[in-house]
Amino acid sequence: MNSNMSRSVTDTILNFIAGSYREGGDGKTFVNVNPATGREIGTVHEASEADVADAVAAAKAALNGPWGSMTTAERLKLISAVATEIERRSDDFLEAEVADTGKPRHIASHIDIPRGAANFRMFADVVATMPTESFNTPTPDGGQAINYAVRKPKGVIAVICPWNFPLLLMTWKVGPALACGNTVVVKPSEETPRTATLLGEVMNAVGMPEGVFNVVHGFGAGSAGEYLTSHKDVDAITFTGETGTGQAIMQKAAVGVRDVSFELGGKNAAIVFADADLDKAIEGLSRSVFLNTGQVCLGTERVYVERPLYDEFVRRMARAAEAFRPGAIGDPAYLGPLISAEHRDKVLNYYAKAIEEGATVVVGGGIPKIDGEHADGFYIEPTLWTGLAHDSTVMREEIFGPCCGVIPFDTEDEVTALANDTAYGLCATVWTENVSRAHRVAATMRVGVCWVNCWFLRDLRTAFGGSGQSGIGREGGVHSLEFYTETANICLKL
Ligand SMILES: NC(=O)c1ccc[n+]([C@@H]2O[C@H](COP(=O)([O-])OP(=O)(O)OC[C@H]3O[C@@H](n4cnc5c(N)ncnc54)[C@H](O)[C@@H]3O)[C@@H](O)[C@H]2O)c1
Ligand SMILES: O=C/C=C/C=C(\O)C(=O)O
Repeated sequence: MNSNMSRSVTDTILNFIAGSYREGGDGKTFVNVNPATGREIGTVHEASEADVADAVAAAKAALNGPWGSMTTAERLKLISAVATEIERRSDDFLEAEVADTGKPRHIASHIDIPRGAANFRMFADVVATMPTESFNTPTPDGGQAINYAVRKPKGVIAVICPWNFPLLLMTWKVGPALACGNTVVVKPSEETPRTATLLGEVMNAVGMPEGVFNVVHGFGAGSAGEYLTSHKDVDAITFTGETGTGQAIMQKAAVGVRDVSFELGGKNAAIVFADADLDKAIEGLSRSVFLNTGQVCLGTERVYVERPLYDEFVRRMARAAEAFRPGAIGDPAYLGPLISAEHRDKVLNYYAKAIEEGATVVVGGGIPKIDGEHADGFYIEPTLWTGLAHDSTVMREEIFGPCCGVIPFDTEDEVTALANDTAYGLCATVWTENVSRAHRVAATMRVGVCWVNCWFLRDLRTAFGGSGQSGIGREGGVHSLEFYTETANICLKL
């Protein structure tokens, strides 16, 4: 594989600026660790403030170069070529994503990598088919005018990404940004630098003009993340990550009055009514609680079950949790590691807090005993609690691990109030076979997405985002155009 990223144990992971790979200007590096083994597998070159300035300058220059003068059709042809090249190199992206995250290969191969291509292809279609408005306007002198809208790229977009679905979440932003004619500077998570770096090879392979796509590695405050969000030539910031980080980034965006699009944290609720199809609910919620080892913003950490079904639900959910095998790589029931030792400590602190708050640990609650090469992986037991109060810390704060608390309820009014009693508002799931109730309860959820009798079923044309502390704005389909373009109205007197 002709890749800048060597396949040796100590891979070198470089910044990608103006079409070329480069080390960090300050000579600073940090380690890249495989969470499945806890071992160092690479060295990442941290971008200096000057490197970030070079990346922003390259992105700005590209707007006035060949990229900025391309027709929409020429631009979208390139975007589609990126999708095709990601698919052609899907094995390389799979290896890179699994090395960075330790996630089960079937998750990366069925979710992460395909969505990397789909996010480009979908927005090429949206931009190609999206009409703009126009009006015939009678004028006071008895004549006519025509008003019509034109969409223009916003400019240089800063894209700041999390570590749980690195390629998926980065391309969910880069796809529409480029399709709309912007240029980007991406700051991947320090935990997962590989696939963003590899995408630079794809951009060069398809002939993307230099400076359109740039990648700078580093951390947040006092590093590449802050240098990027503070740079005056960044026209807008799209960020996916923790709510607290969003607050810090928003303060930087305020200088220069730059627009933001935020996909933040959540504490998502599931409501299971007694008439639910229990097989469907258990299948859906065992995925929603344990997929990606619970490191999914859309995952469920609070489950409310109508009392008549409660005991059976807990029994069935416990069996589902026990079926997972942490560290058993290659086993279909393999449960991957958490992203880092620090994140595992954070989740373990919540496991301990749950006991303090009176939880009954139905399943899990600790670190699994694993032998062999994965003994030092950041694995944790899938965990199920009962006996927690709705207003306990564990039921209110985002944990971002493979765990959930289950609480009984008696009435629809009671459970909709419980589900909505949170500062977050990302998503919810409702499980019932009563169609009227499904529509009624879903409409009362104060969230960006409510799934009924399913979870993480994504149509990329739909509005996606969170309310309250879960985000600002909606992306997906035409909704992304609102953030990645500026609409101008032209009025012409006939
Ligand atoms: N709503 C969604 O669609 C969605 C999707 C995935 C993850 N998330 C959320 O992301 C979080 C987990 O991801 P994470 O731990 O990587 O989040 P995080 O906020 O710790 O980091 C996200 C990114 O922000 C950067 N960053 C941190 N501080 C910064 C600063 N001051 N300025 C600029 N950049 C900064 C980090 O380096 C990283 O690249 C969870 O809260 C999860 O809910 C939300
Ligand atoms: O961990 C959160 C996953 C978010 C998924 C998306 O943003 C998406 O499916 O577009």
